[in-house]
Amino acid sequence: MNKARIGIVGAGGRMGRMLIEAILKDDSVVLGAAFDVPGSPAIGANAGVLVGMVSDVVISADLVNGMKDIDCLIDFTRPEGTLEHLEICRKAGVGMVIGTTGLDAGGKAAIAEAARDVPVVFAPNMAVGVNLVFKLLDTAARILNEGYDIEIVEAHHRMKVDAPSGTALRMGEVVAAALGRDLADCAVYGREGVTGERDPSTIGFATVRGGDIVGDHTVMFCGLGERVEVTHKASSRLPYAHGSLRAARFIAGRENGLFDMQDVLGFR
Ligand SMILES: NC(=O)C1=CN([C@@H]2O[C@H](COP(=O)(O)OP(=O)(O)OC[C@H]3O[C@@H](n4cnc5c(N)ncnc54)[C@H](OP(=O)(O)O)[C@@H]3O)[C@@H](O)[C@H]2O)C=CC1
Ligand SMILES: O=C(O)C1=N[C@H](C(=O)O)C[C@H](O)C1
Repeated sequence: MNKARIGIVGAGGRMGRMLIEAILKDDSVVLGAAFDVPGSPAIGANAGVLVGMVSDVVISADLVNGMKDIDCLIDFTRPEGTLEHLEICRKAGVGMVIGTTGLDAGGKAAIAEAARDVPVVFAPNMAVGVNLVFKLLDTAARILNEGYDIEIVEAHHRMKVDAPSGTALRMGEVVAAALGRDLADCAVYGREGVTGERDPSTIGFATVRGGDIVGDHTVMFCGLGERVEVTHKASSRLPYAHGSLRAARFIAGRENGLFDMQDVLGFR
């Protein structure tokens, strides 16, 4: 069987470089192409050299022309870039793994629409451990369904541009769904001043940004006399890259459809 040829967009970024390294070390897939935005210092560089390895792929800004070299595009960029790449992939019949966070409702709808034509895995966190935590949170919320205040705290590096993280928001969605609530109606994003007493129906979010923190998430279920905390801490971006490659292998051979990492990992 032919190995899946994977393209990386945002190749010069933190996740882009991690993905290139993971692909070059993985015998089951091939780096077919690598892309970045016009004007990026990564354009024209050898993708292997970028991560201290060997490759014959040169980073290009020409995504349209590069479609012929890949079976799947992995995208960890920015919402506006991801939506442009989505249209190019859709026209070329190429599947996508999308890790970009911060997409609004319109962007998410555009992804769902494109997934009618091509297979797409779209998930705010590709790490197996975080996806296990989503399952644990569903169980915790169903059991601690009364008398426990829910607060979600996330911490990331100083370069992160969106808040709360996509993962924290998904954690909120999982907990809210388990409790029969809609996150849009009960989320409180930060507090300041004379806030009044806590409304028990709310789910609170707090964001920390600093240094090189890769990604920490804690969901607290705070009762009277006890507190349960479910925490995930990432110390490397490798789990995100490995999860992305699992997702790329998952969509190989599929015609279309919208999936997330729960599907890829068989957790549904
Ligand atoms: N789902 C998951 O498991 C994970 C998701 N993420 C998400 O992935 C995204 C990227 O994270 P990270 O790698 O840390 O970010 P970086 O800023 O390090 O990398 C982003 C890359 O995308 C490029 N880029 C920026 N804007 C555009 C655009 N409009 N069109 C195309 N390319 C663009 C950047 O180019 P340039 O530098 O030249 O601007 C850069 O190469 C974020 O949304 C983050 O939250 C991150 C880790 C895990
Ligand atoms: O920007 C990051 O770094 C990360 N972003 C994702 C998110 O917003 O949830 C996933 C991970 O936490 C790292």
